[in-house]
Amino acid sequence: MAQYTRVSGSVGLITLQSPPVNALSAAMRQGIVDMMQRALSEPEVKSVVICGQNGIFCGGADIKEFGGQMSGPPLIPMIHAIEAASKPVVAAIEGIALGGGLELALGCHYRIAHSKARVGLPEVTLGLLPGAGGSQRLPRLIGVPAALDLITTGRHVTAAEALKFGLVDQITDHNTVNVAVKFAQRVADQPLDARRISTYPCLCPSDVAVLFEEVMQRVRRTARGAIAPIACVQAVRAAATLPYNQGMERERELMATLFTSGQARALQYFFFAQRAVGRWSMPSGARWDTSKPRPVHKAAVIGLGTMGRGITVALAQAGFSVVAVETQEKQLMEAKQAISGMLERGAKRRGVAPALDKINYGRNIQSVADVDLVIEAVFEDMALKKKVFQQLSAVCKPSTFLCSNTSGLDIDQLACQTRNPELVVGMHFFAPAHVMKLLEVVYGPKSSPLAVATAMQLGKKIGKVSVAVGNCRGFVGNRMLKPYLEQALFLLEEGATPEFVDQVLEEFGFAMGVFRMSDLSGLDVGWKVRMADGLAMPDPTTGQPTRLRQGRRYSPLGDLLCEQGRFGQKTGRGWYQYDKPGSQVAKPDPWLHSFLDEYRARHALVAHRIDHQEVLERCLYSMINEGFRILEDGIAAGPEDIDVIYVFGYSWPRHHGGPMFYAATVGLNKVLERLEHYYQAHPDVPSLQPCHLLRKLVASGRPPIQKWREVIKKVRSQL
Ligand SMILES: CC/C=C\CC(=O)SCCNC(=O)CCNC(=O)[C@H](O)C(C)(C)COP(=O)(O)OP(=O)(O)OC[C@H]1O[C@@H](n2cnc3c(N)ncnc32)[C@H](O)[C@@H]1OP(=O)(O)O
Repeated sequence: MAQYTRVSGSVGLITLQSPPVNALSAAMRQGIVDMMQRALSEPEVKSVVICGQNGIFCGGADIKEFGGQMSGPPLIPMIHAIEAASKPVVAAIEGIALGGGLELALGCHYRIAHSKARVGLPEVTLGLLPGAGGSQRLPRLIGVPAALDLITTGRHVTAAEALKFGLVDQITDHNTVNVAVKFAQRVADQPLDARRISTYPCLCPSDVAVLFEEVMQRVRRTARGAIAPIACVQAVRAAATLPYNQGMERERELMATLFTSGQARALQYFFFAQRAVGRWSMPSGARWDTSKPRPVHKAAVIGLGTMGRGITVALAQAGFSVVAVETQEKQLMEAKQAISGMLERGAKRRGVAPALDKINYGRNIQSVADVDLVIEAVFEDMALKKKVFQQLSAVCKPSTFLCSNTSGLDIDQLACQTRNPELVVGMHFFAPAHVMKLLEVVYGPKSSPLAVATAMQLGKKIGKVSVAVGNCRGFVGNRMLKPYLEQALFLLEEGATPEFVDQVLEEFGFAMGVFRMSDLSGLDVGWKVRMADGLAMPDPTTGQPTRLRQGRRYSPLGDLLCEQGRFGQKTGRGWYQYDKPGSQVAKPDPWLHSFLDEYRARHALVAHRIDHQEVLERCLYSMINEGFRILEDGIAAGPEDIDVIYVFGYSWPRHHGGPMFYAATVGLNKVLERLEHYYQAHPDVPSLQPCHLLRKLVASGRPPIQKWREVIKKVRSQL
């Protein structure tokens, strides 16, 4: 775990050895304690260097240990002992020094970093704070404002930025360990008192109280109910206002609350869930580790509307050559201008040259003949998409992967239009496509593991979190959104207002409630889909909107708004009113309230008092129930896939872990019982009927989420 060698005669070199990231597990901590004692006890050793093997200093505490009983030497006394050592200790930082890894380095007397290293205190992203002295040492070393920034955001900084802050003493392009060993020899006899960060005064700006107030307000606004960022501010405030020992005591108290919190459990689950989705599998048995992707050098995007533009930018920014096709001259010119603007703004932000020369624009589909992969992003219309796939199949080389950015249409029907249906997959991006992290890679019954592996790898290369999912209407994300939206409309019919429903969902942690989100996305999008499905039509006998479709309850409220030209923000009216079209400030609309009253009267609906609990349970549990159906159907391989899709694609609050993790937290028996209750009250709403897998999980004794896959396997094998 920690290896000790003596180098250059007088330097004790402690190497952290625990792949993949040299995390500070119990065994590692024990190793460091033992090796430090050895280095301090050897009279020939005058100074010590701590480094990590394989070019990685340390990824912090071992997150896997957090759920269980902690054993081994605790981190805080270990770091104190290093700081108190009578011989200089130098941290040689290569790769990363994160969380407890950076806190360990802060306990050392000097820090030398490789120029490509990154450092940070990302504990907040795991629902924690830097609880091994980091919240007290960092502000003492780099000042309160910079420490607040790093600790409340958890962002990683480059070695150059760390040097500017004074977080590291030196950076090097050479072998960091060699440089650190030479440095350690040079400082061997120097006094250490001025190198112990815990003894530094915490230098604060004169308006420190104002600063804390401002930061606290910002953090509360952006935390969406997460408690760790607030505790991080409180811990740094303790560093600024209390002596070190008292500050450490405050850090300990705050950490104790966070450590056992449900939010920390959710965020730590989510950390591993993000990694689990990379290990995809298909019902055929094809897997990430047995399916090799084919390299993509040149890609094409067909259709340069909002989605096509974003996808083009994402590809070009990642260094791919892109052929961008739009058949209409005017739209092509507009798209070209918009894409260039997006690339220029992005490049300015990142301090790089814009990738304008990566894109070739064209109006003719023939221009994609030599590309390795095409992403079709034309209007969401099956007939149009089929035509494009037929053309692509005729034009492209036989090995070209043909992908569709459809948000829910049948991938198989598109694959059937081509010569090589095994090379067809869905690549469902989320708007704005160059910003949003999520990509659903959709495999149809004919898609080959090669095509899935290639799309997954492409997603990774353009910085997306890619999740492989099966082919069904709406795939995972939009399929689960349907019952959620449906419940929100039913709640309006029964007496709620859009403001109340949104308020409840925003208090839960969504960035936007369902109605504000619909206004932003545009109500006409769903309306067109419902019309194509024959849903948004009046009853042929009465000419009135009908509230029942094929025996199921249906709310025509959204259709009625669209008939009035209320498409949301873009028309200045939707579920809310806006000062002008395009404005983003949603205001309650008295017209909408009267409209709802009249609607209820027309349909003899008696408004009843709907409380917070009912909104949350009906919207979230119906969505979760659909999630269980998706697992049962094999559309998602595991609950982690669904949770990652919801956090990255639908602004589900990460500190609740994702809808499936949330269900486990609430208790599957409670979710089942409440669904049964609501289904009894609304027997014409099938999405409220608890699904078989949920019942099975409850009957199996509610296993932890990590064990669900075993039950899912059994349920699927019985189908
Ligand atoms: C008293 C409490 C004191 C301190 C608190 C802490 O220190 S909390 C931990 C703080 N550290 C972090 O948050 C770092 C988390 N890790 C990362 O951000 C990335 O993993 C990292 C280190 C930047 C590497 O990224 P990369 O993309 O190269 O690899 P990947 O993320 O896929 O990770 C590789 C495998 O390592 C596992 N892993 C990473 N960090 C930890 C960790 N701290 N503890 C346990 N395991 C860790 C990760 O799960 C991957 O495993 P795999 O089985 O391959 O999925």
